[in-house]
Amino acid sequence: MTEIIDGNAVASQIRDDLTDAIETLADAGARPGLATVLMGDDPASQTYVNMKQRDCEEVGIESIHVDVDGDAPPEELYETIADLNDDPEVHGYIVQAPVPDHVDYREVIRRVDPAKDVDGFHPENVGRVVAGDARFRPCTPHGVQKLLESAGVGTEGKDVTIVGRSDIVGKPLANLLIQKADDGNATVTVCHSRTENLAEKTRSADIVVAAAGVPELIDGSMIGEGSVVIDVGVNRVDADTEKGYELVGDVEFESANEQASAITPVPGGVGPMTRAMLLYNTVKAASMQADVDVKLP
Ligand SMILES: Nc1nc2c(c(=O)[nH]1)N[C@@H](CN(C=O)c1ccc(C(=O)N[C@@H](CCC(=O)O)C(=O)O)cc1)CN2
Repeated sequence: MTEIIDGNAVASQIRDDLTDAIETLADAGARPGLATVLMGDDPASQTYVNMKQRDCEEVGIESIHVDVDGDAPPEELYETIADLNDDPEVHGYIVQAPVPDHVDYREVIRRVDPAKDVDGFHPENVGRVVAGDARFRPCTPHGVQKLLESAGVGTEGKDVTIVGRSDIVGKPLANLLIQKADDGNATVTVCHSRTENLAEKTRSADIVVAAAGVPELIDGSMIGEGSVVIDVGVNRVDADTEKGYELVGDVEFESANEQASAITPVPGGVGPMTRAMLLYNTVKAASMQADVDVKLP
């Protein structure tokens, strides 16, 4: 029978496992603090930052939120970033993506203090991941690694096909999975919109990670029997529901489920893990800035 990998349960365990470290830091006068910055009014982004704030409250991390008008010039966002870089109570912060079209997200990220870059997007932190010396693993890729570990799925020597080459998921996950490490040592194929014979590359994989942002791109015919399927997609598609949409992954769940030995659902798979690993990075940032050793899960 196919195992459904429960991201909500694994994320909840990680939050529990972080509470000792948070108390230790608070006792040392360094209660971890996370800020979220949202420019514009993208509804999905609003949902995610609200959830991130709520997660902080649950575990005892201080949280602040800054809204920046979606029509404001980029300089207004840069000022917010400079303030957060200088604020000693903010150990980490994120600028929710996407930002409006007139703002260059790469320039935004370059302005974030790398020591507070709990998304792990700053070029210095990206370089450290590539070099095998990560300060902050980006949240979604790290969450995928934790989900595989929770399901007892090792990556050593496995063929992993990642569908999607984004800076947030595909590229950093590939870099993490090829590292000489217990949760790495995989042989990784990264597919994208120009890939030929995509189905061949997914079907031959031991582990398929779907992170293309295309609803139900991968169906059961593209999944090899017994493989593990991790669905990173969280797509809002119009539907006759109370909210006017439903959440759909990049994987067509029913048919993929018939083929896979283990699979993540949407919602309740990778999404909650992205948020849990953000808390993890915030605690790590506070521990490094306060120079207080803590045990991380
Ligand atoms: N600065 C960042 N921006 C974005 C990131 C990121 O890691 N850093 N990743 C994505 C969105 N994302 C994080 O912010 C994210 C996506 C999904 C979820 C989540 O909890 N999903 C739930 C369903 C939530 C819902 O009801 O809509 C689930 O899958 O169960 C959290 C965070 C892009 N931007």
